[in-house]
Amino acid sequence: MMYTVKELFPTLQGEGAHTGRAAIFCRFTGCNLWSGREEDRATAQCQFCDTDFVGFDGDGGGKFDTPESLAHAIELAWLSTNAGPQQRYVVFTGGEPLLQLDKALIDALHHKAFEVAIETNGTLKVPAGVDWVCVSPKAGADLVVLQADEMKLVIPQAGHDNLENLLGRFEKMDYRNRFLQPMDGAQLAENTQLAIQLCQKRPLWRLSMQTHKIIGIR
Ligand SMILES: C[S@@+](CC[C@H](N)C(=O)[O-])C[C@H]1O[C@@H](n2cnc3c(N)ncnc32)[C@H](O)[C@@H]1O
Ligand SMILES: Nc1nc2[nH]cc(C(=O)O)c2c(=O)[nH]1
Ligand code: SF4
Ligand SMILES: [Mg+2]
Repeated sequence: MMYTVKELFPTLQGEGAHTGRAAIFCRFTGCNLWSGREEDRATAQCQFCDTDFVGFDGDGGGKFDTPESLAHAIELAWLSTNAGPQQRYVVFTGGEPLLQLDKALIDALHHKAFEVAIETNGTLKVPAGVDWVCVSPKAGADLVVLQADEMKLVIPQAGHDNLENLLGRFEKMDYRNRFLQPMDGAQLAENTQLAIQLCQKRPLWRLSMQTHKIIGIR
């Protein structure tokens, strides 16, 4: 298996239950819900993406021939911050990481004592061994990841015409933590107010701000 990585960098997890935790982010190239090209955005299944996941030209990006070579690059990124040996943590994102993440890569990272997390749109099956799954459903895309450590729903999305009804359905499902994340863009302030209101009304949900954007880190 060849892995294509847009960028690979140390930062703090900015969103959800692990907000503030030191992590290596490995952003895979490519997504199944959008080509990543601006000219395709209006017709894509997912139209609000805030991320460039095209190519492999970002910091730390490239093509990796083997699971061991990518795991080694992730370990070097961890060591580059002078981080201690405890709590090694890698977050696979993208793009859609489940197009590329496989058991061999998970095993190679466990061998190096990393906990392995993913950020996924929930449309593809999760391989065994992932330690933390965050699923972020997209309106109109079939959700197949029906249980996870964390659900992080971006709101509001065109196509979710009865949002509270949807929240009610997700509340009955097997997600150990539930977050509402206001959609970034021109309406961020209004979207944040909506998320605050809904978290107050439905306390099974907590607010996830994209803290990395607020504090100016990646
Ligand atoms: C870029 S996606 C990559 C992982 C995966 N494809 C997914 O959608 O979960 C990472 C996270 O950013 C969220 N996200 C993307 N665009 C956003 C936006 N404009 N505002 C808020 N969150 C956004 C996604 O919902 C997801 O939780
Ligand atoms: N700091 C930081 N935290 C994040 N949490 C999820 C992200 C993502 O793009 O998947 C992300 C990201 O891009 N940066
Ligand atoms: S599914 Fe994730 S990576 Fe793909 S376009 Fe949507 S937010 Fe971006
Ligand atoms: Mg991001």
